[in-house]
Amino acid sequence: MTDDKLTGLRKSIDKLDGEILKLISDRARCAQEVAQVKQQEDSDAVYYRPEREAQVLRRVMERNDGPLGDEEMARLFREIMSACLALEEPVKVAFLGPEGTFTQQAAVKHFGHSAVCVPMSAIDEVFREVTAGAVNYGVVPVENSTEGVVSHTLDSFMDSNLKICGEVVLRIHQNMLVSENTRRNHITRIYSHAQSLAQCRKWLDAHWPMAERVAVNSNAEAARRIKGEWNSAAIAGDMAAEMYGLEKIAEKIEDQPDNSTRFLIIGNQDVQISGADKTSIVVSMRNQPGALHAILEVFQVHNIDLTRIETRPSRSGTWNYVFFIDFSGHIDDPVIKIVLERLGERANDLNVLGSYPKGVL
Ligand SMILES: O=C(O)C(=O)C[C@]1(C(=O)O)C=C[C@@H](O)C=C1
Repeated sequence: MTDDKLTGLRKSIDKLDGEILKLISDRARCAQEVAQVKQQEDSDAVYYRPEREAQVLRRVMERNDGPLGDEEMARLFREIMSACLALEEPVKVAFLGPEGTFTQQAAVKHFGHSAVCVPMSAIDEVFREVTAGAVNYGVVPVENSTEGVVSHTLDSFMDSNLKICGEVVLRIHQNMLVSENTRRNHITRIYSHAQSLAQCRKWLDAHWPMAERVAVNSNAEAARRIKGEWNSAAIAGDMAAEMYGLEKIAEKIEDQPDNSTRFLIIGNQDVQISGADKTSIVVSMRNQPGALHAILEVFQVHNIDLTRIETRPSRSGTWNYVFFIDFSGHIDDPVIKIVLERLGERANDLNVLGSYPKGVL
């Protein structure tokens, strides 16, 4: 009886799979036609359209009635779109490597598995590769909910004409990893990226107070190193653990359970309005009392939601403050145009880094 029921259900699944297969193929053919239209309009056509992708994913989440969760369903569509885009033109993405870093995880989350991801050894290298046209886009970390801003990324924008085309937020879970060679009772050294060590500070104080904490270039580098050392462990994410075949002796060891990192997608593209957007700008002000107030006032008067403000020392001697500001809205929104005009009147220099869809997944 139950066997009959199971057979019947599997028949239904086979039939549905057939329909899904046909529909996905129809969709892929549509995307191929979209590519032809883009090509006819402009021989240098840009195939990847962040605003359209954000709209597709948001609509999927709005329309979804379960039983799969909204994010789960959006992730499936993320992969379908990634494959459709690869049919139009495979996207090449540089990320802060090596393989197995959270930045690679962010790149895959944003572009899907059909994108070609290329590891770079430093943030400025990611910027350089995109500027040189060797890749279409780059992915770099910009802020962590526990540790704050990645100042290297902000500084790189000061020397670059690249635009921000998107953002992606990743929940960061850290693990304590050992290799098959590690003598677990003799761990005297723990490798990780400085930010990850800081994110796990309390856990390390409680569990490994005597072990030396050694900061290296990336978590993946930490994972790679311990393969050859019997007395060391690493702190890194799941991707690095899998990539280097390491064992997790403790999971989710970050001090803040909602630890997350925000990454930026950088490219050469002006992104159109998606309906829920953010804009990032850099503003230089003279060192005088009230400089910050003069900026904030403009946002307050026009009722614009500021999502982040960071101060960095200016590189040139002319200005003392450089403010990196993120706010809700798109440069093509009439009110944002006015805000930018007003800010321009008060600032020494104002540079729009880009308007882009708010992270969906
Ligand atoms: O709508 C487009 O412009 C497409 O190219 C189609 C499509 C999709 O599969 O939906 C694919 C890639 C783009 O980044 C956005 C959307």
